[in-house]
Amino acid sequence: MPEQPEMTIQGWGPGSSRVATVADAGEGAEETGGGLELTRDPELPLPKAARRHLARELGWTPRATPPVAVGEIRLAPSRLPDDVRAALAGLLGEEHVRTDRESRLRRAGGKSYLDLLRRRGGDASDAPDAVALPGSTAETAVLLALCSERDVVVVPFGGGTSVVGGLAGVDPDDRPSLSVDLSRMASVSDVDVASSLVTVGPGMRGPALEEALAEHGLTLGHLPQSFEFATVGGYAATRSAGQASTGVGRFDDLVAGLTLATPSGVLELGHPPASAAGPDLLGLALGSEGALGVITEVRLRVRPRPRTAVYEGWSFRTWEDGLAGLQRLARHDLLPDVVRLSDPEETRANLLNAGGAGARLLRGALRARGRAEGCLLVVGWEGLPPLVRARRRAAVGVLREHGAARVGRRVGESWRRHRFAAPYLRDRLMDAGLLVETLETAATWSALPAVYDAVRRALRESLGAPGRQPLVMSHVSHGYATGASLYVTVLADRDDGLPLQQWLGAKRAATDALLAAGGTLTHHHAVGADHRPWLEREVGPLGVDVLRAVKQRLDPRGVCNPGVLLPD
Ligand SMILES: Cc1cc2nc3c(=O)[nH]c(=O)nc-3n(C[C@H](O)[C@H](O)[C@H](O)COP(=O)(O)OP(=O)(O)OC[C@H]3O[C@@H](n4cnc5c(N)ncnc54)[C@H](O)[C@@H]3O)c2cc1C
Repeated sequence: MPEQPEMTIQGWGPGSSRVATVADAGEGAEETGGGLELTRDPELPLPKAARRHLARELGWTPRATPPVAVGEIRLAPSRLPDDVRAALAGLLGEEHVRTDRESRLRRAGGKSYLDLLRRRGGDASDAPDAVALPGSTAETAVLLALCSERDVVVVPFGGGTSVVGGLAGVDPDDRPSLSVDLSRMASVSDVDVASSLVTVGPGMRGPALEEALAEHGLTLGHLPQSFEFATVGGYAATRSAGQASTGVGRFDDLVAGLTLATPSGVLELGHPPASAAGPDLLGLALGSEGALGVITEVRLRVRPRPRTAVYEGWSFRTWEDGLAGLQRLARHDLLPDVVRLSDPEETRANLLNAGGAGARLLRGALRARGRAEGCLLVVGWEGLPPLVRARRRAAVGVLREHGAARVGRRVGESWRRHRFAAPYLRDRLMDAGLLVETLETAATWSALPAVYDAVRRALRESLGAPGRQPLVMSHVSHGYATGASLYVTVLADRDDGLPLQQWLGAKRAATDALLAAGGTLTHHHAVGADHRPWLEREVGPLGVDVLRAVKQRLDPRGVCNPGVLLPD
């Protein structure tokens, strides 16, 4: 099994800051050659043009705001009772129960802007009291029963990439907390090529899984931006969506079954290929965020590795033209596997951040076509060559009808090569005194324009001040016949005095605004601790009661990740 390196404590990436590349399309993939670098090596500074653009747009003065040394991060002593520790060590083995500083710090919180601010500022008050590493479903079930009996909170830990406070371990009763790290359960246990099914441990990360599947000519094709670190169990627990989810489906669509260990016993859920035996209980575990128990095994639907991949860039004159074009593609089931339409702000920022001769050429080509201010669309098709050709031909006709101009393969290929690089860039921007965060929602095609306007207005009003404006950049991705998700990246001059409050206020305003305009609370980041005050707005009071009743049955003492999902 390939090595799965630990993540750095105060930012993104393993010890060394290399950018991930994935062996995506299979043999026969079209080679489109070098190309435009939309994101540079993480060690390099932002291109000057991008820095000037940000300083002008934001009223930001670049300044050094480095994190405190890891050794200075404050960590309270572990509160795990000695006898519980001994019982866990008896169950799992001494080496799989840890209370040392590094193990606890590495499982403190996730990777949201708020998480990073805390860790960079030396605060690890959300660190677990101990870390346990079970090796099987049976061990996990016994561990959960023990923790329930002894009132120890259990927070499942996959890759630690939650961006909604999913790992904060908040407990109204302030009981000791145990991070249950699934990294020992990280292998493929069964491959059924004939049925396109594989069974995988929850701690397996994307790169290791794709590598194992490639040996059988298979792929899962789930590629979130957190691909390098996020795990199969985390994907299932948060209902994640990958960059190609328009084509291959969201992670929920890829799960054929799973095992959920709870304090009350073990549930085996999902019956491929299909069953009509009452409501599908699998849906209760997907998106359960550790609040109902620990996912200890996942059965996934896989597919043959694509024989070809075509990625390219297009440019629309306006955002409205772009949305109309995508909507039309969606209605006729012609959406490519990857669809990403950037608004004018995101398009401009991407072009400025791109370095090298390729970027200059592209900027020139766009200007020549009167598209310097347009909206960039990246599209990608993968699969069997004749199908890719036919789907592309049909989609291209629609794009042209909506006034899109083709800007070529280099743009698409460059996006593909650098699509996992943005989190590294975020660390550098934070080092220079910036607020950098993202949020996401989904809306029907009819509601999308209003949601887009509402979120942008709310963020601008909340983060704007005399001489200071946030930069709000959006893109639409993950298309459906009924609508699409909207992903928003915000950059602003950080309020060094009250940085947490600055973002909390903006996030509150944006969430209220997007819900009022008809957006969903989240399209793929999940609820966590950050969104739970709004859950009732989406599922209603009776919906919350139903979830509470299920939790009460599976987790009667409320030890399973009590700080997420359900409102207080
Ligand atoms: C830079 C960056 C980019 C991202 N890009 C995307 C993206 O493109 N698409 C997307 O959907 N998300 C994205 N995310 C969010 C995050 O990666 C996803 O939510 C991911 O699914 C979390 O997986 P994980 O293994 O890291 O889970 P963790 O962060 O470890 O846990 C997430 C939640 O699930 C629970 N959990 C974890 N494992 C289990 C388990 N085995 N059983 C029960 N509960 C469990 C945890 O307790 C927690 O509440 C991104 C995050 C970052 C930081």
